[in-house]
Amino acid sequence: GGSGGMGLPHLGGQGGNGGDVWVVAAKNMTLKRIKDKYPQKRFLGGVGANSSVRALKGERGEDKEILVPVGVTVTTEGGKTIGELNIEGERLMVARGGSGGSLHSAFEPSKGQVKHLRLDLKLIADVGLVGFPNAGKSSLLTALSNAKPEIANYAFTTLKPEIGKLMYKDYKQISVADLPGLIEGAHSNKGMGHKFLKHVERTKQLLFVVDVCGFQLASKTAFRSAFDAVQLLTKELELYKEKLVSKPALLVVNKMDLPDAEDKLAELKEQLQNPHDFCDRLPDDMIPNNYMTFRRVVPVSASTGFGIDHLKSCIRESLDEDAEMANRAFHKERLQALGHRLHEHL
Ligand SMILES: Nc1nc2c(ncn2[C@@H]2O[C@H](COP(=O)(O)OP(=O)(O)OP(=O)(O)O)[C@@H](O)[C@H]2O)c(=O)[nH]1
Ligand SMILES: [Mg+2]
Repeated sequence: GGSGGMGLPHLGGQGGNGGDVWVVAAKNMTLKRIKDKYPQKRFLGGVGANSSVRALKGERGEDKEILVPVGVTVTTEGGKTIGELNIEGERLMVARGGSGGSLHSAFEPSKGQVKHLRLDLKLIADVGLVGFPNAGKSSLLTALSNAKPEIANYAFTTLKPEIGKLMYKDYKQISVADLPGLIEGAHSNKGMGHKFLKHVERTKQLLFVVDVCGFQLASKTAFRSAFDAVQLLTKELELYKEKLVSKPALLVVNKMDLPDAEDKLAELKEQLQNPHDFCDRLPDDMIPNNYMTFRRVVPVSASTGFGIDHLKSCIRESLDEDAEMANRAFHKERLQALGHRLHEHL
């Protein structure tokens, strides 16, 4: 915590106030880095300084800053929101330093505030669309929701995340983020690179979107199949952060209105059964260590609307499934804690 203002012993007057504790949104911070950076875990408001007899004012204690990632919500232990930090450099005062000694306090300084805080990194959306440029992510979001993202027949139409809301008959809403197209080398910050992958981190689940006919990154590069697209996307996520690959995911196979789509879909499904046997067309360093497992493979056409309602239900089911699991885990923990306490009483 902030150190107390320097008092002037023997002289008197007003002691300086202790420093305050601030939470500050900073670039390049992650929740994980907070633990490394502040191993002490406790931040106290500074203690006020002693007073002195003459009307001299002690210096104010230095403020303390806890750096956190942009997008953090600060709450009390009880769950009351203290504030949100949404822009780099935004600051939130979380604990006041004590006030210095003065005539009113019989020259006794007071201690700084002690607060227990929770930091939660906000999700940008429940589901994030992941795919190469032109796979039809934005078209899909338009077909699924009320969002109106820009759609065009050129790569990198989408430059920043656009959130669409899926509405359900029982008023449940699910937010889906349309993200910029991923490219080979995104993990090393090519294209939209890290900016994009950072957003992927902040969704509960992933929706891989591939063009059933495959894709071509640029006119001079090889034409790749939908299966290759899945593996390359997986590899990019993996290279950025291994953990991303373990997020629950659905695979959307788009553009089912194109010729031969059914055959290509059948081929893709077969390849996904034994991915290892079909990775030989990929450069070695582009084969993922772990293959993505999809809860569902859903064929759709964003253009004609084919499969869109079904996809909407699949997304809902998948999220409900996780919510149910989290709920059960929470109750189990509560029951166990209760059991322990009972045990202590007996
Ligand atoms: N035939 C067909 N074309 C589609 C379908 N969905 C999208 N497209 C076309 O594919 C092109 C790319 O669509 P977008 O939705 O902009 O693709 P995106 O994945 O958002 O692309 P980026 O934002 O550049 O990453 C557009 O010309 C769409 O009209 C589909 O289901 N069938
Ligand atoms: Mg787009």
